[in-house]
Amino acid sequence: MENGAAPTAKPVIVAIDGPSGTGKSSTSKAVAAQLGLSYLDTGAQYRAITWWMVTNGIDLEDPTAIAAVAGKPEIVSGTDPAAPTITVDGVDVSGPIRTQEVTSKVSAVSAVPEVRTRITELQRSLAAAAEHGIVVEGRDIGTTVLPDADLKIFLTASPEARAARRSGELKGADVHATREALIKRDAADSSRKTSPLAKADDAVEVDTTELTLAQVIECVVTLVEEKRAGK
Ligand SMILES: Nc1ncnc2c1ncn2[C@@H]1O[C@H](COP(=O)(O)OP(=O)(O)O)[C@@H](O)[C@H]1O
Ligand SMILES: Nc1ccn([C@@H]2O[C@H](COP(=O)(O)OP(=O)(O)O)[C@@H](O)[C@H]2O)c(=O)n1
Repeated sequence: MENGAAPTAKPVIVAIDGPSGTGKSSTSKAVAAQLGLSYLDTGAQYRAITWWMVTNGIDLEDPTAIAAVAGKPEIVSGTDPAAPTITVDGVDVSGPIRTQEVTSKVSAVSAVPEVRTRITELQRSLAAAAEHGIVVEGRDIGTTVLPDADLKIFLTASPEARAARRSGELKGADVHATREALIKRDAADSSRKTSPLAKADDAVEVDTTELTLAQVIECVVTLVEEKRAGK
């Protein structure tokens, strides 16, 4: 190699999908940080468009009303895994998109095809722009958004483990109610017509129920390194 320059690795695209509370965000952020890749939380984008619809009084029972305004809000995601950001029309919405209200309404908004087309375009352009590659997490990344990803992971965990993790985050939340809400959202996300939550045929499934977060991160980092080494 000339001048001792480091070899330039081809950008690597990693898709991580799975239901809520399986560890997608924590794992993806850590893997991206460890490997010097960008990071995209696609759930945050669907939450952001939902927040905008709620704030603007759109009737979320009416898919036609949602479709009519799907192109209006400008959603911008910052892809640094150390400090991911999300804005809508220039407003930082990283806090407001995590409210109970947005969480309970996001599945209805994300089921609308016009919303998905819009957000999928954003996701593909962010992935294409990532200089060293990107870890993208969501529900349909391996199946629809980036079907040619270099590595696809599908994370799972028992509903009990997922509810315990989520209610640990939401201080004081009842585990039973959290479990019911998770199951309801997964069912809506898995049964919608357009681009449902699904494991791609070529995804590696990792059941995280009995694994620590550190073990899941190590497992995914190893899989990415093996891919890069052409194994
Ligand atoms: N393997 C694991 N064991 C224990 N807790 C975990 C594990 N993976 C993630 N968590 C925790 O569970 C919560 C939900 O994880 P998160 O990454 O947000 O899941 P998702 O993005 O799939 O909804 C977080 O508080 C996270 O720290
Ligand atoms: N690629 C994606 C990502 C999220 N979503 C939607 O966005 C919602 C919120 O995603 P999220 O990843 O923030 O959810 P949590 O698992 O973090 O609670 C999901 O319940 C889906 O309705 C989607 O439809 N497609």
